[in-house]
Amino acid sequence: MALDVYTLFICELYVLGFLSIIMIFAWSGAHYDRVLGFTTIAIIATMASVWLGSLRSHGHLFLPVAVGNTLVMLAYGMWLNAFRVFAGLRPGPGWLFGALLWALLCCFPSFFYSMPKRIMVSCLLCISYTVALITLLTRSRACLQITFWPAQQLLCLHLIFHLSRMCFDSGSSGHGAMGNSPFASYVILESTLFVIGLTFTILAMVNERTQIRYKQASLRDPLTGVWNRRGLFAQVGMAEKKSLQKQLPLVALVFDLDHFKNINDRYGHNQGDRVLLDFCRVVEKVLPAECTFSRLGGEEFAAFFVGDVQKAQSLCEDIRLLAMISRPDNIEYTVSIGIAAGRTHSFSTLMMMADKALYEAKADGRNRIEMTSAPQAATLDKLKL
Ligand SMILES: Nc1nc2c(ncn2[C@@H]2O[C@H](COP(=O)(O)OP(=O)(O)OP(=O)(O)O)[C@@H](O)[C@H]2O)c(=O)[nH]1
Repeated sequence: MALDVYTLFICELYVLGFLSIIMIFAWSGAHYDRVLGFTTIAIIATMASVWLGSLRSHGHLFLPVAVGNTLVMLAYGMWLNAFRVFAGLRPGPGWLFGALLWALLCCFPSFFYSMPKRIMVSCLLCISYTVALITLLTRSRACLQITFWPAQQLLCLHLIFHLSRMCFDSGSSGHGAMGNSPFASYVILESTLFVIGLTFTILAMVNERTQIRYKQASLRDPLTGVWNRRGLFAQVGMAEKKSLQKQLPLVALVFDLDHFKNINDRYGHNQGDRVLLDFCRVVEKVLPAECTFSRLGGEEFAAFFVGDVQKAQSLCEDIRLLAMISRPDNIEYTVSIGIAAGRTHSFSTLMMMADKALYEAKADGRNRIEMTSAPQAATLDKLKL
């Protein structure tokens, strides 16, 4: 298949111009997200380098070879920054390395006039940047469930292309587009496809990360940062399964701060919030990591774990005592706790049982722990059915 290099140049310029416009809108629409900002600069730099590259047909050498390729390396540097920021890192000095090295090497005539040397260095730099992008992508894998594989494959294909170019493109020097290199049309075609692929991959990565952030936020309580009711119920399925498999009881705990209205009335709403935060800190200090703890609403909290009832009682006693002595900003507060456990009961049933126990703790004077007994639990299950 014969591909006309100049037609490809025009196509690439058109595609890059179009992508630049899309990216400027996407960047401003995403509240000037830095990942999209760096990607936009990378595309504009690539577009400028393609335009300069096309000047070779008019006999220019300095602008396409020295400036054009320096811009290509700057574009790689911008993609590196985009991937670094996406991975939660600051943009490092690596983004300038390729551009500076290329500019420096162009000062030496033995390099500037040697096409094979230029191809070798350019391929090595492209490979190094691509390897760095793959490494950074792997670092971000936790927040990329869908886009990770396509992004990785795109970068690997780019890597393979430059490895093969390094092996097979001898770089016969001459005039005309890209020095009449036999690889010229493939280089332009691959770079066009790569830039399109990478741009849409980065847009998809940013979109996926935003969706995950929104999903996470919808499962968290905004004041305390612990799970909310939805977050609690979203995770209970696994615990129910584990309880059945290991034949261990599923334990539900319900906490309610005592006379919390009085605290608000006496110290103000802000100090009330301070107490809620303090209670979460106390609970998170005591409960083991396998325990899921959430704020149901107001001053009511719940937790569950798979384990034995004695352990639950001792943990709740620790929480009750620690809350009593915690005194954030000198405000005393206490907590009443209801516990329910069962191997065959659903979590919703256990929550009803724990709520009943909590009601008893409140009725018996507060600052207490109560458990619902097994016969009542069985009755509750029947009632629910
Ligand atoms: N500071 C603060 N107060 C809240 C928040 N959500 C609910 N509340 C208050 O929590 C109080 C709950 O009061 P009640 O339901 O009467 O319970 P209580 O005063 O703790 O009484 P008992 O539960 O019977 O011990 C109300 O005054 C609510 O306004 C919140 O996010 N921050």
